[in-house]
Amino acid sequence: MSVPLAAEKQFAVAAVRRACLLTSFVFNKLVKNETLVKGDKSPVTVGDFATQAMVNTMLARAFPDDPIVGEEDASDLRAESGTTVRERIIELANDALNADLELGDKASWGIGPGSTQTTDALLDAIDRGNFAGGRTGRMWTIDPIDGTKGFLRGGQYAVCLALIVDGIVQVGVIGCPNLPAVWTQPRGDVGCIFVAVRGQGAQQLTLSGASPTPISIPLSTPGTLNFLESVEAAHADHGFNERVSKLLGIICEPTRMDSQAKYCCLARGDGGAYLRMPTGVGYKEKIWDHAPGSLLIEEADGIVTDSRGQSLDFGLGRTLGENYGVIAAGKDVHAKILAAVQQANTEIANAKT
Ligand SMILES: Nc1ncnc2c1ncn2[C@@H]1O[C@H](COP(=O)(O)O)[C@@H](O)[C@H]1OP(=O)(O)O
Ligand SMILES: [Mg+2]
Ligand SMILES: [Mg+2]
Ligand SMILES: [Mg+2]
Repeated sequence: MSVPLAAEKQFAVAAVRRACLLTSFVFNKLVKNETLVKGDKSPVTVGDFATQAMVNTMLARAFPDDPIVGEEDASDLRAESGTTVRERIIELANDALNADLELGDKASWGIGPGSTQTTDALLDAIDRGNFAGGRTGRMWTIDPIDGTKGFLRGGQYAVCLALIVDGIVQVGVIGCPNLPAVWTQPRGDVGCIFVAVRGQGAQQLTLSGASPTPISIPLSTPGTLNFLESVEAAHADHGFNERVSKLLGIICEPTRMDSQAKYCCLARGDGGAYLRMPTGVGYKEKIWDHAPGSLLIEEADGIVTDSRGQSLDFGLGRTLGENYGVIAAGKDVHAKILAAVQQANTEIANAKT
């Protein structure tokens, strides 16, 4: 009997692996005018666009009927003012599509040497990511560079790809080119890929997609429990986490890190919980920022909910809807953290009245 979703898993690892080579290459070559500022003031680089163009091109070949919910869109690149960055993006995406990697990419997905695309085809590939999402059917979601601010500062970032079926995440792959294979050995091998398939567990792979190793969240003790949190104070409420830490008697300092690398670290036992509470600016979390990470945690024996204790809903469209925050933790401590979050929320509400 064939393993369910084996082709999707193999594809997602191949695509993320190729994407990580592209983003690492871009980081080493990035020049100042290759970063733009989007309408919401967030940065986007030629690396974000080129990666989405490349992965969506691969997706269109491998699973032509599957729609894609992608972070980026090509409208700014189509304008006359976008000519210089557009040309650079096309060059980078084509170089990545043509790269001669082993693992049988060419045979399986029709890419590799000789697969150069036109400018129009690559811009259209980026815009295949404009799907609105929703409750029914298959769809992929991609964040080509999650944690662009981390990427720009040479810190953590992640290439994120997930398959959602009828609102439920079934496959999640996250590539972390700057994450040490072993957290306590930062001078050892750097770069890893994380994979989860629903019902089939979670694994860490090397950046070349080899040596799959099962991972799971170990039991926590109050002495070892610490929070993983965003670097950016605008993305998650650091003060709230401090309050929750005090309520729980946590003594370790939080570990700050950009991107879904936080979910990856939690899944393999580096840190006991990831807490992401809204900063109150009305921001709605996007599905591509949580789909692969939340599945990874669930398959690593963890639990992911919002601050009301409800599962994240990936069937609402491009966002998770109203922002009630995210609590990801091992099975043994999730309920305790949720209770402390709710107590902190009550205290804050009472202080206002
Ligand atoms: N106000 C906000 N609240 C929560 N997340 C945000 C906010 N603004 C941007 N983000 C998103 O947070 C993610 C990074 O999270 P972290 O800080 O944990 O690394 C990015 O995908 C970023 O989106 P964007 O790509 O549009 O910048
Ligand atoms: Mg991004
Ligand atoms: Mg993101
Ligand atoms: Mg972004």
